[in-house]
Amino acid sequence: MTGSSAEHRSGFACFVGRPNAGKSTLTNALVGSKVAITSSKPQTTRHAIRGIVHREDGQLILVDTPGLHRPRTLLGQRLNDVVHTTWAEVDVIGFCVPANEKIGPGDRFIADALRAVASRTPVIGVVTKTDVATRAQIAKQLVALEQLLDFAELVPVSAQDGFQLGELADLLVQRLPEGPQLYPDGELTEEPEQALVSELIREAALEGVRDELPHSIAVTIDEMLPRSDRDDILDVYAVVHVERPSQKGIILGHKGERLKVVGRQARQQIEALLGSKIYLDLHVKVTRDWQRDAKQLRRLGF
Ligand SMILES: Nc1nc2c(ncn2[C@@H]2O[C@H](COP(=O)(O)OP(=O)(O)OP(=O)(O)O)[C@@H](O)[C@H]2O)c(=O)[nH]1
Repeated sequence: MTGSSAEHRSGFACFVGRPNAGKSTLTNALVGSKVAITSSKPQTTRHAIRGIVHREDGQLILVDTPGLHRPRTLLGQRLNDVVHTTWAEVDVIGFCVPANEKIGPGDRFIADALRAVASRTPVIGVVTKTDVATRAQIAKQLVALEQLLDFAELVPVSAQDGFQLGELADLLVQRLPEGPQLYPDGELTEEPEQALVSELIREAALEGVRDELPHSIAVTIDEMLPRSDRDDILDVYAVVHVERPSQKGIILGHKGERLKVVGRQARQQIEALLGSKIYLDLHVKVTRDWQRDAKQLRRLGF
């Protein structure tokens, strides 16, 4: 890569592989001590966040793909629904195969399923646990893995001794879209999905008016809860903060038409991300000078 040191990437990755392939250990090793954001409401999120890698050049959010840990759910009807959509929603997938075990039916099963998304979502072949294999074994495994799927990259690693973890992180980050940090640097949030939801709403609200309101809006989530009588619906109450009444008008649009579009777009994105139906209540509020007021900024999560 040349001449593009200023760009920042952010997005999602998941590791897949049969049980014991070393996915969790790899996640923890990549994330390091900054670890361990786990979703506090796993029942409402399809993507439980396992950890975030913060780097100068990017933010890599490692998510879980439920179902893959329990192979039974891989079988049958739900395969297409759950696994495929999850895989299609992340920016890059790491397919893990241990260096010291023969590739078997379990790996082939996952590879077959991955093939359906590999055209849209790049898959990186990861040979894990190189510390317990000989160089010859590792080489053989790389060759065997290459036969399984059209990988974007192949890389051998060891979570145990750190071999090539930096290279793997590089390869994953390179596959993320350009974008800002989605989570505060180093900070652990109790509600990572809320930070993400507010970012999606902010994106939708800025769509088409970015030139007029480049940094003038912030989004806070007042409440995000499963509806008491319908646990398949998540109620989200959010506020779009602007600095001046004129900006409120831009967000609202003529007779509030634009806000409706913003709400619809954001809702679709949130539904795709969290995998549950969303009711989104959006309000626009003039919070004067929120950019200059430190207390306000903290309250708004900056
Ligand atoms: N020697 C060695 N062992 C490893 C390495 N990575 C993982 N392991 C071991 O392999 C076993 C499985 O690792 P996990 O990270 O739990 O594997 P997983 O793919 O998350 O497993 P599931 O959660 O069952 O899908 C554990 O006993 C780890 O300690 C590695 O790089 N080297």
